[in-house]
This record gives sequence, C-alpha cells and structure tokens, in this order.
Amino acid sequence: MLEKDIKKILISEEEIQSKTLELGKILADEYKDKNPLLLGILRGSVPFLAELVKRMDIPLEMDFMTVSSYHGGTESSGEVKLLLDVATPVTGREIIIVEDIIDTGRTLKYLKELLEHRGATVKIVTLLDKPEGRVVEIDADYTGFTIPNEFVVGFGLDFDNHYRNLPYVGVLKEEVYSKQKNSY
Ligand SMILES: O=P(O)(O)OC[C@H]1O[C@H](OP(=O)(O)OP(=O)(O)O)[C@H](O)[C@@H]1O
Ligand SMILES: Nc1nc2[nH]cnc2c(=O)[nH]1
Repeated sequence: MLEKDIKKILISEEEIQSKTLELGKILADEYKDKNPLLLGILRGSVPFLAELVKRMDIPLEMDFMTVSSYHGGTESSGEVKLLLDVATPVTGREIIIVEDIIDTGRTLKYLKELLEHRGATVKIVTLLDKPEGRVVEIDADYTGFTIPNEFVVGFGLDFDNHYRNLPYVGVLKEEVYSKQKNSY
C-alpha cells in the first residue's frame, strides 16, 4: 500500500539488517565495560535504535530526546528546537547518540555540543549520512550507509510524519509531495 508511493528503493531491508548487526557488534565490543547510554533522537531513530540494541549483548541504558528542525516538508528550517530533554543525568556518562540521518548536520552539532557542555563523552552512530547536504562541520563516528543528496523516507525517516514504518529506505514519487494532507 505505501509502496505505491515509492519511486525507488535505495537500501533494502536485508541490507539494513546486516549493517545493523555489524554496527551492533562493533559498538558492543567498544563499549563492553562502559555501560553506555544509547540516546535515541525522536522520532526518526526509533526503528534503527530498536534493531541496534538487539545486537549489543552488553549492559547498556537507553533514553530519548526530541529535537526538530524539519516542519513537515523536505527543507531544514535552519533552527534546531529542543522539544523533550533527556531524563537520565548525563554528566560523566558515555553517550552514544543514535540517529537515522545526518544531512545539514545542524541537529547533531547542536546535540553533541549540548551534551558535552553537560559533561558527557559523546559519540554518534547514524544509519545514513548525506555528506552533500552538510552546512555545518560534524561527522558521525559510526555510519551505516552514505547516500546521495536526495530526500529519503522509510525505516524511521518521514515525509509529513508518514512513511516511517517502511522496512527499507527509499525515495518518493514526485506526485506525493503535492498530495493533500487529508488524503493519507
Ligand atoms: O542533519 P539535519 O539536517 O539536522 O537533519 C537530520 C535530522 O532531521 C530529521 O529529524 P526531524 O527534525 O525531521 O525530526 P524527526 O526525527 O521527528 O523526523 C532526522 O531524524 C535528524 O534528526
Ligand atoms: N525524511 C527525511 N528526513 C530528513 N532530515 C534530514 N534529511 C532528511 C531526509 O533525507 N529525509
């Protein structure tokens, strides 16, 4: 049903699964004695975080923050807003920020600086990196896939808060962008 709106699949479900397994093993090895705090950035990181933690057989904690800079469309507003802060105290913690995508880099730069300012040690794992979108300097420590400069949906990534539940990452057909909000 949702697939009718997809022009092409960029990364298949199988590719995501095997990459997540690989990243989970690397992170588990790196953080085995550190009780890391995996910090999912709502809402897009949820499917990736859920998949990743299943592959990390070590003591760890999970928490969430909500920030937003995209307001329903495909263009960053340029302003990152903190909508929900992390509940766990972060001073002295080893944090792994879990993201679905780095595009302009604004979201992750904001978050990394905020958490470091609070006294945490911060690394970033992202499912996707779109280096051509970058407007500020920031890199992930662990990346699943590097993708071209196209707006993608699926596996957590939305357009107009839809398509997050696709099990793969893909690109929408052009006509979907002009769809009425009440036509879903
Ligand atoms: O590198 P940037 O250009 O800052 O873009 C990356 C951010 O954009 C998306 O979040 P969004 O603000 O759309 O919120 P969402 O996770 O609820 O979709 C995505 O989940 C990242 O957090
Ligand atoms: N859904 C979606 N959200 C984004 N946020 C930043 N880049 C993207 C993108 O390509 N797709």
